[in-house]
Amino acid sequence: MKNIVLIGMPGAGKSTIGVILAKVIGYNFIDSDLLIQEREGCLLKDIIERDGLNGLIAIENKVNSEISAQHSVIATGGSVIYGKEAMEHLREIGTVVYIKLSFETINNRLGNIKQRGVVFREGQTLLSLYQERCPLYEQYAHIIIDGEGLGIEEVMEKIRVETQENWS
Ligand SMILES: Nc1ncnc2c1ncn2[C@@H]1O[C@H](COP(=O)(O)OP(=O)(O)O)[C@@H](O)[C@H]1O
Ligand SMILES: O=C(O)C1=C[C@@H](OP(=O)(O)O)[C@@H](O)[C@H](O)C1
Ligand SMILES: [Mg+2]
Repeated sequence: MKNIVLIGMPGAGKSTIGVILAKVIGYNFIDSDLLIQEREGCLLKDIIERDGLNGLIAIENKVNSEISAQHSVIATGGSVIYGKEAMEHLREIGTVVYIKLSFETINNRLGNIKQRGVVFREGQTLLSLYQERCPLYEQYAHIIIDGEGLGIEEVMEKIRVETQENWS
């Protein structure tokens, strides 16, 4: 057990920080997005084209629900919080950490959103997506880390310290 599960908006740094954190604490690293791409044999954006947004959410829910891991940092995709089964499972197998950032920071970080295949509905803006998701990230998090104004190493260290305090 003792996994660390990172959640948050796209661009929050889940994948970047997750792999560094795993190295520092001697854990394995899993990126849910890569599991999905491997399982489906195509890119996330191609899954959206093929199956639509709800299709991607369903696949994401299933893949995350089936993760079996120990001593791993798991970087999820930003839309994982739409999958109830996935979130219940992830909360059972690990400590769920929400990397929280302001809308302004997320907006600045996200360059080409379409290339990443973010789960956007017709007419939705990044702001409305942010407002819709923040309560869900908060609802599912065991720990909320405020990453505002912090560099990659600083956020990583905050997660390391707070998860260890949580376990002791
Ligand atoms: N604390 C940070 N400060 C500045 N840039 C960051 C920070 N964390 C991540 N980034 C950058 O933001 C971008 C998105 O990071 P990524 O790990 O892909 O986010 P996510 O997996 O949450 O979508 C990358 O270019 C990454 O280098
Ligand atoms: O937030 C989203 O809608 C998504 C974020 C992506 O992952 P990152 O959060 O790692 O960018 C990926 O899971 C998928 O394309 C959908
Ligand atoms: Mg990522």
